[in-house]
Amino acid sequence: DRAALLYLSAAARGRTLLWNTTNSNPCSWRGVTCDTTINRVTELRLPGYGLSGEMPLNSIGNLSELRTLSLRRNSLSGFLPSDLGSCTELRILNLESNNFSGAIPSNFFNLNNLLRVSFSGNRFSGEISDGFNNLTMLKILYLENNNFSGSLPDLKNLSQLNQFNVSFNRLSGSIPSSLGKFLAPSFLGNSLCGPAGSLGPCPTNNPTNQSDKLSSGAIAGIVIGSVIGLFLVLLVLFMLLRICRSEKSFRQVNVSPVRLPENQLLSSHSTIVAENHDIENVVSSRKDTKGIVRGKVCDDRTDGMVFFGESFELFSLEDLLMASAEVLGKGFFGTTYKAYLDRNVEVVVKRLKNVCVSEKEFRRKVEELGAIGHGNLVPVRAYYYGRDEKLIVYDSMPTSLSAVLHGEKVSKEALTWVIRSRIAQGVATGLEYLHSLGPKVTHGNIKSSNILLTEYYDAYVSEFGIAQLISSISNAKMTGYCAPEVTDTRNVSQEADIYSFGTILLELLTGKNPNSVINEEGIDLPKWVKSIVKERWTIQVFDPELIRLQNSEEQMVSLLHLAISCTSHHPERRPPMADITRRIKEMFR
Ligand SMILES: Nc1ncnc2c1ncn2[C@@H]1O[C@H](COP(=O)(O)OP(=O)(O)OP(=O)(O)O)[C@@H](O)[C@H]1O
Repeated sequence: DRAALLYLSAAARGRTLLWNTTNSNPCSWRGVTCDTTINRVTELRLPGYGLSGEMPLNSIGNLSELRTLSLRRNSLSGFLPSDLGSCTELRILNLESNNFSGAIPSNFFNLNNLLRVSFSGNRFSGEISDGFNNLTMLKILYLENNNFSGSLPDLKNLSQLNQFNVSFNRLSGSIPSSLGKFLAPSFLGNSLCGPAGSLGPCPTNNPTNQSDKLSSGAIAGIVIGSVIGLFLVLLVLFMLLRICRSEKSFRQVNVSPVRLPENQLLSSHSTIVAENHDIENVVSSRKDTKGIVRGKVCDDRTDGMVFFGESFELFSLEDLLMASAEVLGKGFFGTTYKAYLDRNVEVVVKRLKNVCVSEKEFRRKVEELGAIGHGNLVPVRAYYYGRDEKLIVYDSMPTSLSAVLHGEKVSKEALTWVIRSRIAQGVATGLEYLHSLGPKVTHGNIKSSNILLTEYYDAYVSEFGIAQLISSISNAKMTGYCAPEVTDTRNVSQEADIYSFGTILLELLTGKNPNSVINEEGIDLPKWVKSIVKERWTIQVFDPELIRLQNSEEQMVSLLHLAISCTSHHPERRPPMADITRRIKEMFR
């Protein structure tokens, strides 16, 4: 392996020259990772290393245990060496943004362990081989911005393919049905037609009847004309978008986007960020009976980002910092941004403040959170720990319970009783799972802005476990969700979570914001509800919108009683989450 790397380094000049070749063990060279049990190189990541020249035979091809090869953003040229086909363990191959040319060698299609391939932004030419059908594990295939020509092969064996792009090549003909699930942007900049949305249908030819033939010819002309017209418009729009993005001036958001505070990070990590920002890695995940335990994907400590779960969306710390971002809000725990990355990927980045645990503890804790996966919990995608910055990256969700209940722009009409009861069930199921992981596992900050919703109102609980990383909040009692016994917000019990969950139920039932109800006399939402129920005016607690829209009083009263027992002043009287979930499910059966 050492000889192969030296050979590569001699041929492809660039920062590999910085390799300390006097050290006989290549595993310590920058960008090289080894499996020490077999003493072989398994990863080679040299992104943006200024490499140029050709990749010779007997270099990469001799690294037969290689699993990840990333040479993106260099200036490598020439043909792909044919012995790349010897790297049969390869899972991830990223040659994006180089000057490789010629056809893809036929023995490349021996690499049937490949999960992710990116050849985008090169000068590859020739037909896209149907040999790709041999790569049956492939999930991602990016071939955009090359010179591929001919028709698209039917990639019917690639059942796991979920990201695909061949835009801006010289392809023609119809899009095979196996690729019909991908949208028009994956095919733009070619002469393709077919099922991909706005590309329009392919022209048909019917030679049976002369007069028909003439009129269908005319129709075909009109269709082709319109398709070309539409295509040109889309092309111009797409190019404009690309130019805008490359100028890093994303302006699609309604509020003014701001850039993530790059300078602070770069000031303390400038060389690290510049030298190594490659993060893609192999995924390992396994299912457990109730939820999903998600493997740590990448621990690229030189870059600093640590990824979890099926994080195939590629972004590095640099991508994150360079992305345009919209401030979603500032909470006790820090500022939350939505970052707009390439390929329409959006993520939410929480920039934590007042972190009060050691680096070791922070990493241990967040890695525990990253391993948690459940259909009602927002997954942690990645994190970053730096001296000045601590970031946690989440999936971006369309909205939150707090926005739909109390937001200015939304109408509560959509929030029918059925929807509210589904939200209650979803949140309860997520929390029950969290609590089932151990008696000390808690959320710590349940409130409606941390209950996120899909466009179909499926509920996901977010930000579990973060409270334990942050200094205790002295005015915590001022949040309307906090249980009366909580004195240290870092050390919230499961019973305190249940109190906060009960307050969420009351919020769903009353439509009132627990943070606004609280007043100087300490009257909070649970106290207000209990006082009204005591006076037997129960009906008056319900959101008038609910009363107006439906007649589900019996269920509403049952849920109200459950909410009241969850918000009992005495922690020991609050039912456990498993009972709560069961009772809610019974109510709505
Ligand atoms: N993953 C996400 N997707 C979409 N919106 C989110 C996501 N995470 C948070 N938000 C929204 O961003 C806004 C700001 O969130 P943030 O967590 O900073 O504030 P908070 O929830 O009010 O306070 P805290 O810091 O105590 O959690 C909230 O409206 C929240 O609903």
